[in-house]
Amino acid sequence: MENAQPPRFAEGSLAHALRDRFDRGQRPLLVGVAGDSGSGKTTYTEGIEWLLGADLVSQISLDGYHKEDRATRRQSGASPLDPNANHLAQAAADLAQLQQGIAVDIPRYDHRQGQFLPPRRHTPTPVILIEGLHTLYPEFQSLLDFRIFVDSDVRVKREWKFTRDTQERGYADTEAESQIASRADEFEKWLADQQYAADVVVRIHPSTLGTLALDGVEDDCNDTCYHIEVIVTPNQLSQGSLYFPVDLSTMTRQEALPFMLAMIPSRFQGHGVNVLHVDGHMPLAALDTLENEIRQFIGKPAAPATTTASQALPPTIRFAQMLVAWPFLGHLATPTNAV
Ligand SMILES: Nc1ncnc2c1ncn2[C@@H]1O[C@H](COP(=O)(O)OP(=O)(O)OP(=O)(O)O)[C@@H](O)[C@H]1O
Ligand SMILES: O=C(CO)[C@H](O)[C@H](O)COP(=O)(O)O
Repeated sequence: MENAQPPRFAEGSLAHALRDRFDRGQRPLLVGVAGDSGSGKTTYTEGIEWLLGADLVSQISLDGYHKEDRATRRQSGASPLDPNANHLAQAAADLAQLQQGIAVDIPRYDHRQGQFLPPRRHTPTPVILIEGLHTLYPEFQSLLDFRIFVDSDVRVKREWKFTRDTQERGYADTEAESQIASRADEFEKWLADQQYAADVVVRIHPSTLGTLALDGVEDDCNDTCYHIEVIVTPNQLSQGSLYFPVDLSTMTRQEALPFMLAMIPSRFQGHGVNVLHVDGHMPLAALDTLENEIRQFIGKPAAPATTTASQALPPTIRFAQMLVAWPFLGHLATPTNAV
């Protein structure tokens, strides 16, 4: 007699419900993540992958749907930000197949070489994250269950994109500089409006904590910290508490590090939103508690004490990942929604 496999997720949990509905033939849930190149799309959605795990989540990049590779673009002068420089209709058709639970050959682009790779067969998982420059364009809207837009301040984007493109993508400094310059207007023209179709907008600015300091700034943390805004539409989910415990005694110690957490109810495009602001050095112990509370909500065991790739990230990024993942998990757990 075969050994019965233990259930992968706690009965009655969100992870169990996600796996179970998928195993019973329900369609995968598609999450769209849009934003400029180098804005942090991958970084800020990795929390969803880390929390739910590879058994529940897979990821697709729409960069494979560019019409031209890097060398061809250098000749033609076309920009990948131009929707017409991409096979968006083909991408929408492929995503529609995946949404039906059908495996699809997804075209791929290798940024290290600036060339296309052979397509790879993508077998649907319960949740599929789709990242790209145009993911929230109208052709994808009806396919998406949740939409995230990542919008980095030009100064932040410049620093991240320049470093990444020169160190990892083989660009010379001058070409990286000129691309960043020419893309500023293209972002406004072709990409920025997608934020108005998003369920969550993440904005990243240089740290603003220095502006709150009195006469002299001890540690304005400008080089290492970012001011992150997460704009979410409030939900009606009735759920248990999520704790983010902060030890007040650390705030009066000499070695105290600057940090700020605020929630500002606001209006965005004519509707009420909650805007969470995070800046500075997040207390690590509080972050660990928050992550484990979210994992418990999902129905996954507490994170192992060993350092995972995600846990090696700066605490503010980990905290932002949780703030991006949480509205999506809340959306899934709302009875009127998919799970
Ligand atoms: N909070 C952060 N602090 C420091 N570096 C960051 C942060 N967020 C992202 N980065 C860096 O910025 C670069 C771009 O981030 P990421 O790859 O997430 O962007 P992307 O929008 O997915 O880019 P692309 O679409 O061009 O692949 C990466 O090298 C990443 O390590
Ligand atoms: O906008 C981008 C998304 O990352 C890239 O510039 C685009 O995908 C082309 O890639 P590369 O610059 O590596 O040829």
